[in-house]
Amino acid sequence: QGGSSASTLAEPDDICLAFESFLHNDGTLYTCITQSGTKLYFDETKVQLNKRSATKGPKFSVSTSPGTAESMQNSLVEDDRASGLWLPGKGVVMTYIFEARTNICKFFDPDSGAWLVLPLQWEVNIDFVKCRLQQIKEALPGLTDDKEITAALRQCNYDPDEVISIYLAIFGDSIKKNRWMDLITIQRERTIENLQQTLKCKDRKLENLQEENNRLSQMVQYLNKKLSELEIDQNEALEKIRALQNKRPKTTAAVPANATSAHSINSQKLLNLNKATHELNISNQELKAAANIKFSEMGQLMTQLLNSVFKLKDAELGSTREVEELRTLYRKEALERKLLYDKLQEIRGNIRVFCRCRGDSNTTSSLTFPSDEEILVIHNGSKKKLYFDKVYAPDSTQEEVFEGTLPIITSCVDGFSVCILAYGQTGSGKTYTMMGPKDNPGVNIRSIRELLHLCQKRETIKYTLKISMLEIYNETVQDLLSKSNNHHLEIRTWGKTISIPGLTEIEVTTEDEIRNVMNLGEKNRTIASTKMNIESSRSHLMLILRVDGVDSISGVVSHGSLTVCDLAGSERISKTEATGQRLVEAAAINKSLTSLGQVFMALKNSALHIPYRNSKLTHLLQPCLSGDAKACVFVNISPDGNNIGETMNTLQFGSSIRQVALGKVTQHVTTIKKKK
Ligand SMILES: Nc1ncnc2c1ncn2[C@@H]1O[C@H](COP(=O)(O)OP(=O)(O)OP(=O)(O)O)[C@@H](O)[C@H]1O
Repeated sequence: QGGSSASTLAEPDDICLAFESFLHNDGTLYTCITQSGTKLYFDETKVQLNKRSATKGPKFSVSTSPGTAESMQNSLVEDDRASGLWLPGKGVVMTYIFEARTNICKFFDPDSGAWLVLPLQWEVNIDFVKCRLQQIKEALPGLTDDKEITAALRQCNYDPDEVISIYLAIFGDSIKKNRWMDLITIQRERTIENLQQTLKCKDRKLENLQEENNRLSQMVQYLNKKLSELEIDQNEALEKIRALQNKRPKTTAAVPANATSAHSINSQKLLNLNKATHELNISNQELKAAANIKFSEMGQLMTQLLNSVFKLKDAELGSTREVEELRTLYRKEALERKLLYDKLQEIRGNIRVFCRCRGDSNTTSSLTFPSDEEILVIHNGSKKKLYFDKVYAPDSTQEEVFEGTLPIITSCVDGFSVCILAYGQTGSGKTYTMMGPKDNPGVNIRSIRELLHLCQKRETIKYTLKISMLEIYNETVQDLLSKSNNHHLEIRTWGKTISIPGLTEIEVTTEDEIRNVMNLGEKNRTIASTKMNIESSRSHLMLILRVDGVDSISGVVSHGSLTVCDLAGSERISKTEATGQRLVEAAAINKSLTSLGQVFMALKNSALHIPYRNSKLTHLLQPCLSGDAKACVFVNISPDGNNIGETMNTLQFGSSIRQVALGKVTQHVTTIKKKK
């Protein structure tokens, strides 16, 4: 172990040849054998190696097991073929120039525990190779590529002389100089480059100097010119002085009078000029001062204007806020008004019943009117007092009668379903109360007029009015405004909504338009009645006015309706002794009016089922006689004593429905998103 000292070789069975050898720098050729993983090198010239055994001789022992690199280095320390080399990822590794057929440089890889061929680019850094490289490069300065020389060294078994001789054979003697030539050339080129740089700097300096020179020349020229001008001036001045001196009297004689005068004139002119200049200066200063004042005034005005603009903006903001507040207040107030009115109506009842007694001067009445709300009937010797919301005695005017309906007209405009009914026997004055003569119109025209007035008064709300007219005869519904021959209509129910598909609706805006529509309806009713040989009182007449409003401020949309119904005469069939067609008509009227009474009774008793569908009349009146509505019922009576029985029935009917409550009223309003 260590150095080149020999040690005992292992038994022949453990030995195998590794086919490796190396030439020591002392000239000894060593051969490698491997024994139990240990490589042994021995001098072949001194030891005769038997194939079956190994004999003693100088040798190196290199362990292949990992972690023994240090001991290996110790063993190779005297051998210039051994060296250390840093490899990326491996650190410092041991290298050794092995000799096989040709010498080859390998490195010991501790990871694998094997000797591996060293790459060319690393090999150039090995001392053994480096010194040979140096030797070759000194001999042949034209060679510069270390790797190329190392490759050649490998080929020449690391013999530098052989490498040199091969290079000389190939490239000739020029290779000895090239390098120097190159260096000289490079140096010369560098010198030329430096000189060129210096030359450029000099050129630049020269240019600057030339520029400066030009500038100075121009200056000199200018100065010369000025100088010559000055010389001319000087000459001229000298000339003038001389001339003046010549002109001056030689003796100190008195100054001539005219000369003094000329001098004084010039002085005067000069004084005037000075004065004018001074005045001009003053006025100029004044102007400047005035302009400055104006400027500052303008500045102040601008500031004031800006302040005004800001104030206006603030005011605008304030007014916008105020408008918003007013809108809110308006909405609140409108809501409160409606709620209060609603409450008042609830207190009064949804149905208000008025009694109107027709005037008749020819008959002695058994009716007396103790107060505005009472009527006293003397019948068969007995007195009966009946109460109503309002009793209109025969002398009541159309105007007074209408006044009772005013509140529900307001409700209609507010978006409620309201109706006005006229109930009573034939000839009791229903049509007179509802329609009235042209010169003294009844409730319908007056209520429509009032309705239009209210719509106009509410400037913020845009109302749309649509009118339709129909009659119910023998339980059939007929459109009185239809242009077609088939006027018969069906009633459709959808939940609480009642509709009459095909019913003609005409949009109206003025009273005249409404009157025209009503006249058309009346005309159609007459034609139909004539065709069917009936009297007008044998059918129920309905005028329906739909009032839709959109509040442009609050965005509230209301859907109100006013139904004015002139009912057919309520006399008993037995009394009329009707037969045939009249009997059928009377039966239909009887049925519908009985149904009306049943509906009122059911409402009064708060029955679960209200028999609206028992007749076309009650079916159509359902929206006006349910919780969603307000109603006014006129019970019309005749003062004629002959009709006292019928009058009593009518009064009892009216009196009984007075206590009917339709339920909590519902306003048909929705809110739409207000457009900004
Ligand atoms: N308050 C009144 N003042 C003056 N005249 C009246 C009054 N009420 C009704 N009349 C007159 O009595 C007559 C019958 O009245 P109206 O036609 O209005 O009764 P009606 O109840 O509508 O009858 P029908 O049921 O047959 O239609 C008419 O000539 C009408 O002018």
